[in-house]
Amino acid sequence: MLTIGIAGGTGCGKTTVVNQIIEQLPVEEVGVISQDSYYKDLSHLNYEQRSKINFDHPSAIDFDLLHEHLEKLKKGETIDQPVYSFKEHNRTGDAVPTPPRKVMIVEGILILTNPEIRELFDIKIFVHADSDERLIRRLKRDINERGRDLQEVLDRYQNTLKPMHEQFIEPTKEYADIIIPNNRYNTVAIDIVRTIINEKLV
Ligand SMILES: Nc1ncnc2c1ncn2[C@@H]1O[C@H](COP(=O)(O)OP(=O)(O)O)[C@@H](O)[C@H]1O
Ligand SMILES: Nc1ccn([C@@H]2O[C@H](COP(=O)(O)O)[C@@H](O)[C@H]2O)c(=O)n1
Repeated sequence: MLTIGIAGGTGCGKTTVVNQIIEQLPVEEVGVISQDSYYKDLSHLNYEQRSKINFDHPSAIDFDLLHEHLEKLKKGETIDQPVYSFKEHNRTGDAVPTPPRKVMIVEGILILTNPEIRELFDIKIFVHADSDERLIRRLKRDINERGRDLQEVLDRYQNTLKPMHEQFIEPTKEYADIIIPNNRYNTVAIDIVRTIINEKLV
């Protein structure tokens, strides 16, 4: 199994890059795991308490479960990837059976911060977009798709997102084998990554 980690700050375009990479690859050969599925279960807290959690700090992620799942996939076992709700700030209780594939892509803001997880990646990619571009994209996405309002996104950006990005996420760029500039759609970079994957698939 070829395991690819794709990191980068919120709104840099990780999910979009993953979708572009897998678009022309055989469905049965490639699987995707999102770090968002591994936000810790917060069922013991009420909505008000959950909404105050710092979701940009590594401690928000259940890295033990993610590690266990990646090890299982490497052994050829199917895992149950938890489903996460950004509207509820919690896991839904559902899970998606995720079988092992020749290529597994793991994407998320914090996946390169954890040394044990980093070790499991054959290729580490960091997607870069400038912070103003990321904030604009995040505002649009969170309001349109994640049930947030302008004030919520801006407060979260100032209080947690920006400082956490500078402290934890941006420094992981140094672990990347490939950095994709993504202020604009970067089809050349996508083609290069796809070529690398195709070489491994034959
Ligand atoms: N290169 C790009 N140029 C303009 N908009 C983009 C680009 N890449 C992604 N987007 C848009 O920005 C938003 C955030 O992208 P997404 O892939 O969800 O980022 P991430 O997964 O890194 O948070 C989405 O609405 C997406 O359509
Ligand atoms: N309940 C939550 C959980 C996470 N977030 C934010 O999501 C961002 C990570 O996801 P991306 O798709 O943008 O990479 C992260 O910056 C968290 O602030 C949230 O808003 N609510």
